[in-house]
Amino acid sequence: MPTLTIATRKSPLALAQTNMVAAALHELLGFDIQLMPIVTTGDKQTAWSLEKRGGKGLFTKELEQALLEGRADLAVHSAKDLPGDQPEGLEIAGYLPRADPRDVLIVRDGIEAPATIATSSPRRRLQLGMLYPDAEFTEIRGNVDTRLRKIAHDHVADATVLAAAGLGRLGIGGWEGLEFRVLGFESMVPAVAQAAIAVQCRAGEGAAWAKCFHPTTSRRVELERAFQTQLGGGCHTALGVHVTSDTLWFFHDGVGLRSLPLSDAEIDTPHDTSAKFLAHFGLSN
Ligand SMILES: NCc1[nH]cc(CCC(=O)O)c1CC(=O)O
Repeated sequence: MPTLTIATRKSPLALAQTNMVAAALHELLGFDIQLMPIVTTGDKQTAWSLEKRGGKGLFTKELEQALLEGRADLAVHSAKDLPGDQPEGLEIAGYLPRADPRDVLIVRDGIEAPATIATSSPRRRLQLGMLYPDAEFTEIRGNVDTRLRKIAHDHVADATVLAAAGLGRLGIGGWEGLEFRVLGFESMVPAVAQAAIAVQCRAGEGAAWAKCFHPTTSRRVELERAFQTQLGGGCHTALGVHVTSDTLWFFHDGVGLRSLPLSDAEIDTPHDTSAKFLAHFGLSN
């Protein structure tokens, strides 16, 4: 039986996600799987704020290097952490079926409207600012457990925001002293590719893996990623894009929160569709 080497980050969430990919490939193809855990720049520099230091590739570069050098056969990423364009020589083989794409507002028990919300994401800050106009924003760092403890016990803020998918994959459905409020798309548009797990391979090898992955997730996420690529913003721009079977949910600083109907044909032509909608929003460069 051939052994497949999969590059992964080492965080508990990354390992949970990579194990899902490994289980799927083992089940479908019978491969033995070996994980290659890699510490990325983003993992080392926990003191950096991702938003301030720019660089979305912070969590992906070292894994991509392992693929390019032939040390790994596949790399698994949170699709949300991937930059818009794929690096030369690599492509996305596919995605696992997307989990719950919504964000969750996590509020200390007894608080109705949080006065302080800990999140450094401009996308989350701007949209929550419309929901809670009097709220002030602070930063929060550390893994998910640490963040929840900081809200429940240390009172660093009244609330924070985390992706439902990440919480779900860590098996966290609630927390003593905290209330979990799932935010609908009409009040919080998710990040591009939120809740999707991307499997990356060397360019030209993707077709061999295609049958293992989820075409519906690919179609929708590739349209979301087309908006990100065309806007070219990186993580400084407050951008939310989420595609469902028939609707585009869009949030952008200056445009606000919008939802528009989407046809199957539009979903299948991501480049043209994102160009058309960005022109409609007045965001064409
Ligand atoms: N921002 C970092 C990040 N990248 C991917 C996830 C996990 C969920 C997902 O796959 O979208 C998270 C945590 C979060 O935003 O709460």
